[in-house]
Amino acid sequence: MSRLSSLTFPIVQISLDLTNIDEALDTAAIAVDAGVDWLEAGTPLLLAEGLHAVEQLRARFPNHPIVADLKTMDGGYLEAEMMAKAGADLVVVMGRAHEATVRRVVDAARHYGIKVMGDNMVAEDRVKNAQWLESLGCDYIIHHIGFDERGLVKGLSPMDELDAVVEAVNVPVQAVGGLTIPQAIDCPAHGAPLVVLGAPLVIDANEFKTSSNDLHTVLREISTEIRKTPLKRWTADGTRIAQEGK
Ligand SMILES: O=C([C@H](O)CO)[C@H](O)[C@H](O)COP(=O)(O)O
Repeated sequence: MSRLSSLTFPIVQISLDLTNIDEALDTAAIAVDAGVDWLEAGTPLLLAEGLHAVEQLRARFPNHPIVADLKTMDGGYLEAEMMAKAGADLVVVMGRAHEATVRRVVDAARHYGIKVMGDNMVAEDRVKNAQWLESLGCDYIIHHIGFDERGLVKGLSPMDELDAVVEAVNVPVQAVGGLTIPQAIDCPAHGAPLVVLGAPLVIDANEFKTSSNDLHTVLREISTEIRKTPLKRWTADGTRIAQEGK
């Protein structure tokens, strides 16, 4: 049975945007113990350690879904196939890629029984791009403001268009890029049931009212808050609540 066959929303994911596998495994162990649901092999980790990062995460955490944030732009079938064989449950394809690439990633995902996250980063119209990715078979949408884009244009946030993206598609959405901890906690209330925690953990964990500053406690407290947030548009078992007029 697939590790994704029984979802309980909201999902809490940690992005392991690290550059060595030992640190990633240690961080993942803390996260899993603190109750995090999904592990993300972040792009820097995949660049530094390659497929072995996914293989080692899979070996150490056999029951936890793994997202491979490969950001595929071309060669979609092979990239998704390699990640699936290494043990990933979800792969990421870019909404700026050619339609053929998105389709090939989806083909590989269907063949290997994994899921596809379509990422709308740097699309001219992120809402339309999310719809397009869904129409091509993506199972989830990542509504993403890129790291460099945020560095250049201060104040950009995925929260700005999150409601519009959630209303435009029928698949679950994840907001990514520069979220503060309170914004991450608020995602389920915007109808985005996949909540990813990354840089905010180190950037503003001190500002989050927690009983401790150690990663395990912070992760456990944030995960608890996320699960307490009233979920919009989705039921806990992963069923989309129909909207009027849709
Ligand atoms: O995908 C990411 C980015 O493109 C760099 O590889 C990051 O995981 C993502 O932007 C997360 O951002 P933070 O919210 O700053 O952790």
